[in-house]
Amino acid sequence: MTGDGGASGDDVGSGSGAPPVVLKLGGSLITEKDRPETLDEDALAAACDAVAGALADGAVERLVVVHGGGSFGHHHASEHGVSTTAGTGDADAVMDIHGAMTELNRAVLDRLHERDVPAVPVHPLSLSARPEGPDGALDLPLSSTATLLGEGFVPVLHGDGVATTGSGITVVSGDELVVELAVGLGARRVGVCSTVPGVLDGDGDVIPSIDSFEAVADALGASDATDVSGGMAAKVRELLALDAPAYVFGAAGLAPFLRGEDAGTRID
Ligand SMILES: Nc1ncnc2c1ncn2[C@@H]1O[C@H](COP(=O)(O)OP(=O)(O)OP(=O)(O)O)[C@@H](O)[C@H]1O
Ligand SMILES: C=C(C)CCOP(=O)(O)O
Repeated sequence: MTGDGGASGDDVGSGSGAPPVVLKLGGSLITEKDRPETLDEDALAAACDAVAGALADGAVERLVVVHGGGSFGHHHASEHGVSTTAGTGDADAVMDIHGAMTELNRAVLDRLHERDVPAVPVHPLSLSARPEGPDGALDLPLSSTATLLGEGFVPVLHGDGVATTGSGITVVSGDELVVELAVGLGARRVGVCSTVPGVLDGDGDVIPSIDSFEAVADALGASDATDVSGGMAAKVRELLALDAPAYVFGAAGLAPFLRGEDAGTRID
């Protein structure tokens, strides 16, 4: 399923060329989520192989990558009592959370560079804000990401801290960033690659497609591991807000998704 139309919203475009694909590499995929600051090297390498292959053979022309926090961001955020709604005014706490995320970002960039992917970092802490407080909308200026795309780079964003009026710094999840990017850049397709093969029903089977939160709410939970941003329930809620088709899939679904095929659970 390709070319299913872009998302609506304050579309800043992505320079000249095809609408981008937005891909999130879940923190639970690329790290060992139960062991603080530990990469899952094999899973990260396999994901980077799939990304490099899709760019090299032209299956994907323009790509924005977002990665989650896994055992880097969530561990530190949880220790400091910081979440998407609870903030901190302590600069040391911010540096613990942001520092761990930039370390993970560097590891992702390194693995992509080893495969000749022209990946460059975009750090949300330096760009974005929640001007109306923790319950308000996220402001994520996209001109740097759009321009990087237009210049042939693969921008790599990540869950991070975000300046939040009245609360200091709260957490912005990679899932929120995916939605902002997809809407603002007019994404063609959105993929969220995690450890599960899709969104699972009460029997543990993959739900092929979801078009309403209520229909699946009973099956949706938080994450199995330390997670300050809401796990699968928050993910589905965010992705339902998109016009572009979104897919939740596991490692085995990544290459098919990048080839333009259906993978895991389709959310639209
Ligand atoms: N119905 C469900 N189907 C699939 N996974 C579910 C469901 N309910 C809860 N989960 C949990 O959601 C997790 C995936 O969400 P999680 O936020 O941990 O993934 P991630 O995005 O890869 O990680 P991160 O938030 O670190 O980026 C699964 O590992 C599982 O524990
Ligand atoms: C915990 C931090 C800093 C990032 C959370 O991003 P997510 O793993 O995509 O939810």
